[in-house]
Amino acid sequence: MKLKDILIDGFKVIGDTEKRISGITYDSRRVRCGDVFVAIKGENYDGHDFIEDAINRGAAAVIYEIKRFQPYSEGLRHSNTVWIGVDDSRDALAAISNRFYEKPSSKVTVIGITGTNGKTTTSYMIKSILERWGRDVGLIGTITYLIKDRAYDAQHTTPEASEFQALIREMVDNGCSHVVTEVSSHSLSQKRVDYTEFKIAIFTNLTRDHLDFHKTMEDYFMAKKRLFTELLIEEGVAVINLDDLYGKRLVNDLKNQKSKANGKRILTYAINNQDADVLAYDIKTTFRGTSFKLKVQNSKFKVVESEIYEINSPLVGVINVYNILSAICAALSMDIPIKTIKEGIAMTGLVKGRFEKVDMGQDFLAVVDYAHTEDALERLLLTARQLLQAYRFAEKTEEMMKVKRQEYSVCPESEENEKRGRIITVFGCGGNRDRGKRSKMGEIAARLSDFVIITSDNPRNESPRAIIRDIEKGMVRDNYIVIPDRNVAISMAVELASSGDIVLVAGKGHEDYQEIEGKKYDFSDRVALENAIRRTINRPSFSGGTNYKGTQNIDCTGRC
Ligand SMILES: CC(=O)N[C@H]1[C@@H](OP(=O)(O)OP(=O)(O)OC[C@H]2O[C@@H](n3ccc(=O)[nH]c3=O)[C@H](O)[C@@H]2O)O[C@H](CO)[C@@H](O)[C@@H]1O[C@H](C)C(=O)N[C@@H](C)C(=O)N[C@H](CCC(=O)O)C(=O)O
Ligand SMILES: Nc1ncnc2c1ncn2[C@@H]1O[C@H](COP(=O)(O)OP(=O)(O)OP(=O)(O)O)[C@@H](O)[C@H]1O
Ligand SMILES: N[C@H](CCC[C@H](N)C(=O)O)C(=O)O
Ligand SMILES: [Mg+2]
Repeated sequence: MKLKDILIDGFKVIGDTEKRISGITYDSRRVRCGDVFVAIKGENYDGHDFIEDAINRGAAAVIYEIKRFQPYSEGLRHSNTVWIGVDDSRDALAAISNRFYEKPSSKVTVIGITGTNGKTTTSYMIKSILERWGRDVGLIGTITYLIKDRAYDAQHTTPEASEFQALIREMVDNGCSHVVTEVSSHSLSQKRVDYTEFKIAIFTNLTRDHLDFHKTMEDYFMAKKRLFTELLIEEGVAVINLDDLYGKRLVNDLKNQKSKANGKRILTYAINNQDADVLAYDIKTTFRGTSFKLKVQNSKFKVVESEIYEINSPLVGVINVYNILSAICAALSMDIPIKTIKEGIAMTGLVKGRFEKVDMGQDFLAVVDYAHTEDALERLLLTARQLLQAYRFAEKTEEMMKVKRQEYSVCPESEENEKRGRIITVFGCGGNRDRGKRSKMGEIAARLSDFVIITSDNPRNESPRAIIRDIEKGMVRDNYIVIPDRNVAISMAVELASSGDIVLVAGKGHEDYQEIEGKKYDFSDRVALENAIRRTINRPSFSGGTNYKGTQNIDCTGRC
């Protein structure tokens, strides 16, 4: 491709634009001969300081910000380099990447999911529904980037513009008709997905996170809002959670914007708001999965409005009802038959690191979950508590029935039963991330767990002890210990667990590393749990058998 094919109006060009280019990069260390190097001013470095390095590595052209750099005043007169001055390098990176990969998003249906929690889970559900519908789907998100059966390691939830557009191009070339992508707030602030044509945009929820980066909730919300106001195409569909306060605000903002002549359709979902287009009720959630009834109140959908649809999913907890509802809205807006939607949801496999049960035949429940925000942790713990209560209730009911059958009139209270089913939580908080959430997560863990082990998450460049001290400020009860080594903390939780307890290991989910001072060390919560449980069940005193095996018929409704 020639340089002139990717340039847009407003660029100040010095040099030969007939020149052929081979790629685009924003990192001097990755420049290859013939690439366009885009200099970006970041938090740690200024890409403009690496322009000479980029040229020495063979950059064919350099894009720089006019306000930050003067090519001629810095003695960089390389006859072959084409100099392109722009106002905003990140905008330029997104624009030229879109052109270099020949506007790939215009060739597929791109579904973007934003919100604090639930993006990854929802993306897998939509992928499953689309595949059940017979479509080939590309997926971009936290765990991995998938092009049909090919998987790439994900460095970012939403990659930088050049990688993002390259991925969509590869998806198009491999026959994908749909792309499901998580859209992080960082990516929206940093214009990583600008110039992408989103046909469907989903807003899951907005609760505290990333205030190290966005500074205020208002900034955080405004970043998310860009997906709907600036990137969703005019005839696109906005799918929004009406039970969420910011979701409600987004709906109002879009309706006001709509009056300024644009045709975006808004579809809302909820559990607690009767005005929503799609509603869930009669929710039953157990350790084995979730079911609910679906009400569709929008005559534009090709479903019989009066019909009651029963939805079943192997995923646990009311949070997943929200994730399912958003996936249903997206699917209905594509006219996917309800039968296919139901099948796609039922077939969505458990998402790695999201309420992932580790079952080695032990007599307590061990769960790995990616809750790393206060809202996610609170909902996780409430779900666990609620399910434990339901379990205890079922156990007691069973006992009563036995007693009744034996013609005794009273069911004796079993003290043993009362004591059973404690929640032991292991968690920490990431370093170089929002400090304010740490004490709040501590408060939630202390309040809703029976026992907490505070440990390290990814300390990054912070002192693990300092992070733990921040968490401790919120510990409203003296029901915790501190073990900075995550592996030891997980082993201790398993040691402490008795029959019928739940060990929750939160915060790292699918991650297969622990990041300490810039280095990633192999680490997996799942593997750590498996090893610890293996050691425990090899103990002579172990009685064996999972108490939660017979829990599939327990009902439990309400907010988790
Ligand atoms: C806060 C944030 O998002 N930072 C991203 C940002 O960093 P930055 O602006 O500070 O960049 P910088 O390190 O100062 O470097 C500036 C420029 O100089 C370049 N450089 C630097 C050194 C050199 O030798 N040569 C060179 O060219 C860099 O490539 C860069 O273009 O731009 C960098 C390059 O594009 C990203 O790698 C970096 O992601 C960091 C590593 C990160 O951890 N980001 C996380 C927070 C993130 O983006 N997370 C979201 C998900 C969040 C969620 O929803 O939970 C995500 O989408 O993954
Ligand atoms: N709809 C939801 N509402 C609140 N919490 C949720 C919801 N869905 C999932 N969670 C919680 O958040 C955790 C992360 O879920 P998921 O990975 O789907 O979210 P995400 O938005 O992709 O997160 P990230 O921004 O870190 O990529 C889960 O392990 C669970 O504890
Ligand atoms: N996408 C999130 C993931 C956080 C996961 C948690 N394990 C941590 O390291 O804080 C972030 O980068 O902030
Ligand atoms: Mg994610």
